[in-house]
Amino acid sequence: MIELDNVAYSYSGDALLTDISLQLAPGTFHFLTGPSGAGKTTFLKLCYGALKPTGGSVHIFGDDVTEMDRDAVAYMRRRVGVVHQDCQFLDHLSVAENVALPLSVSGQATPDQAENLNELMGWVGLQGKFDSLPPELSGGERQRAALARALILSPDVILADEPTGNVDWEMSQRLLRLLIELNRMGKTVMIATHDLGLIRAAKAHVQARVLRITNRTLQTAGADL
Ligand SMILES: Nc1ncnc2c1ncn2[C@@H]1O[C@H](COP(=O)(O)OP(=O)(O)OP(=O)(O)O)[C@@H](O)[C@H]1O
Repeated sequence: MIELDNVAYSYSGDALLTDISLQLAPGTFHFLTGPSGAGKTTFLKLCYGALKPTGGSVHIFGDDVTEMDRDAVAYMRRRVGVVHQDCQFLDHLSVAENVALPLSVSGQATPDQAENLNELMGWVGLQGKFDSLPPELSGGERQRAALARALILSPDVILADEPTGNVDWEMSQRLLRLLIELNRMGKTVMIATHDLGLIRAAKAHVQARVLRITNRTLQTAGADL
């Protein structure tokens, strides 16, 4: 689905990531960890084509990201749902409008989507927050709304950047359960997180590969994690 071959990335000449090769196969579950500033967000951006590699190649659903035209990028983005670290809501729109935004942006808004939106809002436990504004949500509610927005176009892959940042343990477990459920539905999931407790908790329920960015490259973390 997503394939990185010998990828390097630098923002301004200094290498941040080097020698990264990885295949994200359908239905797999990955964690991505590493110290703050190691390049986890950068890595995720490379996986959904928001950044182009400065070395090596990235293929998403078989297409080389450096050769995709605008239509190919738009199609690819519909199949990859991203939960951003800072949620990135439009504060003047309601929670439901924010969650539904990718539908209108992608030109896929249809009357029967309202039913899907209802179902999705219920699934993440936000059925009572349809008309709330984002600043009125708690941290956990924001994270669940961000997850719902990433899912509204039924992507095949979900890339989640610190989806449990700023929430308590119980809420992080609830979010984790949602992501595990999505994986059981066949979706490929990658979660970037600092939270080693979350990774340990997940391993009891899902076969997850744990990757760590160390010394600018990607390594498989030991079983002791
Ligand atoms: N647009 C940018 N321009 C220049 N440098 C950047 C840019 N974005 C990120 N960086 C730098 O790249 C490095 C890696 O950032 P990144 O956000 O990928 O790390 P991270 O592992 O996700 O960090 P954290 O865990 O703190 O979120 C940091 O030193 C950051 O300052």
